[in-house]
Amino acid sequence: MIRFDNVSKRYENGHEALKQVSFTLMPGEMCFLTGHSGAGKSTLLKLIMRMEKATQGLVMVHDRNLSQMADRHVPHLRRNIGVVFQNHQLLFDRSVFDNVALPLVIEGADPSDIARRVRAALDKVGLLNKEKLSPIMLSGGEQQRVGIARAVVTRPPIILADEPTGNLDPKLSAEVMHLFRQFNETGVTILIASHDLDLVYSMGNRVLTLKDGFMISDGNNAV
Ligand SMILES: Nc1ncnc2c1ncn2[C@@H]1O[C@H](COP(=O)(O)OP(=O)(O)OP(=O)(O)O)[C@@H](O)[C@H]1O
Repeated sequence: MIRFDNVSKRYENGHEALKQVSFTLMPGEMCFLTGHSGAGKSTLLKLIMRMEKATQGLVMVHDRNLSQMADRHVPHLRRNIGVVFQNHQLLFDRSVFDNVALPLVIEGADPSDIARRVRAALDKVGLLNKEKLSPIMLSGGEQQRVGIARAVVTRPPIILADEPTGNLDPKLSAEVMHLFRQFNETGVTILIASHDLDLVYSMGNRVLTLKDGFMISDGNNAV
């Protein structure tokens, strides 16, 4: 479960990026986060990963209060959260396989386990036949799917995505969203920040809307 209770975030320059935000995401829920550029979407995701700390209020992830979490527990929190970015942040001097394997290598997983789990993740995103290629040889949509495979390879119970379809055309964007839906159907909690309102509302999930740091709506209807 992810719970924000009256959360505000003020950056060191004084800018208040989130203002008294409250919501609860139940385990297994899929939800979108939308709002204008600068509304606070990335800040909200960063608070869930403890990349930033709330200035006020309570951020709870899996019953842990992130404001009180000691720094040494943060890596464990992050292992439970798969993250997908717009620009994939893939390593172009490594193969697709190696890119997806990276979180498992960092975790110190057994090599035979790594191979099995990387192939399972690549299979889920339909890229099993491209494991030896460099990501640079793949299309934008395929690169994004490598990024998703890397996010799910550790089987995290939570996936956060920040504008995961930002560089993709509408057809590829819909494909990526349906991939997230498939992961959600296996019980993964998913929160996707996107400013693509047509795509967001076409999915029929809950939508949280931020405006100037305030949460101005929480529901299934366009505002
Ligand atoms: N480290 C920081 N220090 C100061 N201000 C910041 C910092 N990070 C973000 N901001 C400001 O906080 C506000 C919210 O930023 P945030 O990145 O959360 O918005 P966003 O909704 O994700 O925007 P976009 O859709 O453009 O990515 C913006 O005004 C931004 O300039």
